[in-house]
Amino acid sequence: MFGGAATTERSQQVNSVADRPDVPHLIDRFGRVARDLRISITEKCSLRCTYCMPEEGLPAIPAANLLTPAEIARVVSVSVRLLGIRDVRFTGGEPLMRRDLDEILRLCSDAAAGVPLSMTTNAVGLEHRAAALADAGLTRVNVSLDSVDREDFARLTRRDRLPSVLAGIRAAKRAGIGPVKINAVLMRDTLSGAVDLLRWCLDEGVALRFIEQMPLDADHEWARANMIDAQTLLDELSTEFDLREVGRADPSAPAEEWSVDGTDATVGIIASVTRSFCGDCDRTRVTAEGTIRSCLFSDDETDLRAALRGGATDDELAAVWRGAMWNKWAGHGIDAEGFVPPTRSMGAIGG
Ligand SMILES: Nc1nc2c(ncn2[C@@H]2O[C@H](COP(=O)(O)OP(=O)(O)OP(=O)(O)O)[C@@H](O)[C@H]2O)c(=O)[nH]1
Ligand SMILES: C[S@@+](CC[C@H](N)C(=O)[O-])C[C@H]1O[C@@H](n2cnc3c(N)ncnc32)[C@H](O)[C@@H]1O
Ligand code: SF4
Ligand code: SF4
Repeated sequence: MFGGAATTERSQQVNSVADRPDVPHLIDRFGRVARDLRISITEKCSLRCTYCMPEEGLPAIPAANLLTPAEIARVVSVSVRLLGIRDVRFTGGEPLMRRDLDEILRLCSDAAAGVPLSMTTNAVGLEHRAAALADAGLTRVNVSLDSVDREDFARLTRRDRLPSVLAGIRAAKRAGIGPVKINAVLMRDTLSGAVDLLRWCLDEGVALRFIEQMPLDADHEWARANMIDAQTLLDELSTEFDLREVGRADPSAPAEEWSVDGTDATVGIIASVTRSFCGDCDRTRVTAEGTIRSCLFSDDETDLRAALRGGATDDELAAVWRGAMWNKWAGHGIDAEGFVPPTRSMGAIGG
């Protein structure tokens, strides 16, 4: 649903800002403050990961409905100057599918000087663009890499692009857009590759985080019984590595870290399902079409693009955003009886 009053099963509350304290930042009813902005810039992707996209890809968003580079920069500017956002991350779909990514970065760097601009990417083709993106203002990348076995990679992503991804990761390191973090979602049939993946990351000097699969796949095939949970993964890695729990970098960081073989190297686990971090969530999202989405799992979106294109002032945009975040849900509710996944899949929301 876009904008308007709504009652959600998860929050059991009617959207209203009547009881919101008059403070500038993005607070919600549960005392959380959003400091981390994630902006999706496209629904297009060069891969088709089975836990995310349908084989045919997502329905195309008409070009006129996508935020332009100037609109994205304005959104970033408002979020940083008026709402207290401290980190901006571009995601999608695959951000590299936007030919104007350099321009987006350049305009956002100007609009929010000093704020880190990062990107979550599959790194396909990044080898050819890393230097230019660094020059345009990209500070850091997180790369999705689920397996270093070429066959497993091709089956999982439905594309034989492992060499390009590995080249992209190395190019990002060379270009200084780091530290590079690797995100891996494991499935039952790729669990046995977890040790090789960690070894590869240790050899390359990149930080690996494993992610529990969430019910956000477009094909709606997620089943809790099939999910590789944090404990199963730890058991698998412990057959080869000595792991010691170190904890989280900060309370709102999604990854819990373990040191590997007594060294400074770590491996992280983002246990979104079995050890949810919703209570410390500091995220706010804007979709590629310019709607504010307070939570990954909430279909209750607020149309910022209409306000942007309708001549709203910066203060008015900020007020719309504050209202949307005040009504943020307590959490994903995956464990709640009668849980229903959101309408949009991960690639359509912006993961
Ligand atoms: N539950 C939940 N999981 C999320 C959310 N955002 C991202 N994730 C998961 O966390 C994984 C890693 O996200 P990234 O895009 O790398 O961002 P990050 O981990 O916050 O980034 P860093 O600042 O580098 O630690 C994603 O692949 C998602 O599976 C969120 O808002 N809620
Ligand atoms: C949707 S992708 C968008 C950015 C880019 N295409 C990429 O893959 O990094 C962002 C992140 O979401 C993760 N993701 C996608 N579907 C997921 C799911 N069902 N559960 C958990 N994480 C998921 C991916 O592994 C990736 O790290
Ligand atoms: S996880 Fe990223 S790379 Fe994989 S299909 Fe989704 S958007 Fe594309
Ligand atoms: S599921 Fe929603 S509340 Fe939980 S961490 Fe993600 S965005 Fe935040």
